[in-house]
Amino acid sequence: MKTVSQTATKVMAEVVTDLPQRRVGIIGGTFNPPHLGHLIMAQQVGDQLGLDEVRFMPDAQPPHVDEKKTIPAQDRANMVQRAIADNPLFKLETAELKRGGKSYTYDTMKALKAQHPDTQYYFIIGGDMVDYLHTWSRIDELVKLVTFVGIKRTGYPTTSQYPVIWVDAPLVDISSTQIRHKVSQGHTVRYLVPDAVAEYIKEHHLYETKPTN
Ligand SMILES: Nc1ncnc2c1ncn2[C@@H]1O[C@H](COP(=O)(O)OP(=O)(O)OP(=O)(O)O)[C@@H](O)[C@H]1O
Ligand SMILES: O=C(O)c1ccc[n+]([C@@H]2O[C@H](COP(=O)([O-])O)[C@@H](O)[C@H]2O)c1
Repeated sequence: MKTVSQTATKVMAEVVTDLPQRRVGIIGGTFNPPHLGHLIMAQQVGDQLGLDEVRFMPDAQPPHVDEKKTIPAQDRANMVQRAIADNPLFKLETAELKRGGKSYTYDTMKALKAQHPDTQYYFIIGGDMVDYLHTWSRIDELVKLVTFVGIKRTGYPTTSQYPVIWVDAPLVDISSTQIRHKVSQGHTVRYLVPDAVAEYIKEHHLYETKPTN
C-alpha cells in the first residue's frame, strides 16, 4: 500500500516532468559595438524557432584571437543593454564577463547547463562560422550541450558535420569593424546601430581614433 507521502512524491515528479522545457537562444560575440545585424538575426531566430528568450552574451576575451584591441567589457555590456532595452524577448547574459579569461563556449555552456539542466540552449552563429566549428574547444562535447543555429549566408555551405538548424534571415551587411571604422572617420552610424548605441558611442568618445582591426 502506498503512503500519502509516496503518492505526493509521484504526483510532484509528474508535475516536474510535465513542465515545458525553457528554450533559450544565445548569441555570443564581442559586440564592439552591437549593431542592427545582431538584432535582426536574434529576432528572426527567436521568432522562427519560437524561443522563450534570446540572450546576448559579450565575451571577456574572444577564444581564437590572441590579442584583440577592444574596449572595456563594461562599455560593451552597457551598449548591449541599451540596444536590447526595448525588446522583452532579449536579455543580457553576463556569464563570460563574470568568469573572465578566454571565453570558450564549452566552459560557458557547461556552467549554464549545470545551473539550469532543464533549459534547452540554442547557440546562434553566422553561417560563415559553421564551417569552423571543428576548430572550437571540445566541440564534440559542446554539441551535446547546445543546438547550433546557423544563419544562412549566400556563398557559404548550409551543410555541416555537426547538427545545425539553419534559419533564413535577411542578410544585413553590417559589421562592428565597419561601425568602428565609420566613427573613426567622422561618418554617421545612424540606422546601422540603434540610436541609444550611437548616443553611447558619442557620449563616451568611443572609436574616435583609427582602429587597428
Ligand atoms: N550582419 C550580421 N548578420 C548576421 N550575423 C552577424 C552579423 N554580424 C555579426 N554576426 C554574427 O554575430 C555574432 C557576434 O558577432 P561579433 O560581435 O563578433 O560582431 P561582428 O560584426 O562580426 O564583429 P567584428 O566586425 O568586430 O568582427 C557572430 O556569430 C557573427 O557571425
Ligand atoms: O569555444 C570556442 O572554441 C569558440 C571559438 C570561436 C568562437 N566562439 C564563440 O562564438 C561566438 C562568436 O565569435 P566571434 O569571434 O565571431 O565574436 C562567441 O561567443 C565566441 O566565444 C567560441
